[in-house]
Amino acid sequence: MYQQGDTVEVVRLLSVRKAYGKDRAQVLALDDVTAGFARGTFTAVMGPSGSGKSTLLHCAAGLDKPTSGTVTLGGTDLSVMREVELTKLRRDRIGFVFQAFNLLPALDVEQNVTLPLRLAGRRADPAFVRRVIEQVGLGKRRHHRPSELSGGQQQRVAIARALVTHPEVIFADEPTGALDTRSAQEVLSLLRDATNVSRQTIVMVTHDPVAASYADRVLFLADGRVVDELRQPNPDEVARRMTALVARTEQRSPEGPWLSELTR
Ligand SMILES: Nc1ncnc2c1ncn2[C@@H]1O[C@H](COP(=O)(O)OP(=O)(O)OP(=O)(O)O)[C@@H](O)[C@H]1O
Repeated sequence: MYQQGDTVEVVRLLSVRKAYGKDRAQVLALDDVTAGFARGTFTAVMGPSGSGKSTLLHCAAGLDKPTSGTVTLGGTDLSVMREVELTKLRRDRIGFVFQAFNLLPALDVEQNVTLPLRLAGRRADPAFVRRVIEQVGLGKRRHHRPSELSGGQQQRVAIARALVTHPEVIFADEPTGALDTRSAQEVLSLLRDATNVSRQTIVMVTHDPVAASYADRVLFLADGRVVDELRQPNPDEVARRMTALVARTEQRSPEGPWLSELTR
């Protein structure tokens, strides 16, 4: 693993490029991205629409392969791994919280939460599973199906499912996008606890400056590049930098003037 000062970088992207499509239709979603994510830290990734946030998350999590450059997780280079090995690594060491909660409708809360353990052939410790479900505030809903839960409750099931394998890294893509303020705060506090209490590493894509302020730092992307970084973020400063970034991107983008005309 990479040592930087006294921190250990659990995930590292080195000169990562990701191109979609071919020739004139080619889009460079990531353009020479180098970034490290240290153990026990919480990073928010922000940027205008289309700046490459989800692509960065997918490449970092081994869900998508970079066109060039390397991604290492715990010192292992993902590009040289076969698909079976990658699947096992994702199952054992990574937790995912995406906006479409991907809960199985026929399973109740407890069964959804323990699914990753069962898929990995690991026995679920009932006391631990109960504690995780209680931690996300669903102790009384253990035997409810997803359709019997609110959006916020479903998102909390997805978080419990990500926490139950005790992964080194949790990747979250807009985990609070569909939630009301109170549920969003609960979800963000759970993610914060995972870093503070269990030294897990969180990488979260968000559009929301308040959500980003729960992180230790914010990486700002524009046109597939990391263009800015803010440590100990507060919502006002995050919002200020985002506004400046969006204005800069719109000015350069051929669609920019069109959009401004339309919204004037
Ligand atoms: N599968 C794909 N095929 C072709 N182009 C893609 C694909 N996935 C993403 N892109 C393009 O890559 C660029 C980055 O997309 P990405 O989804 O990473 O951006 P984002 O910052 O997450 O955007 P948003 O905030 O709108 O979700 C965009 O221009 C997008 O159109």
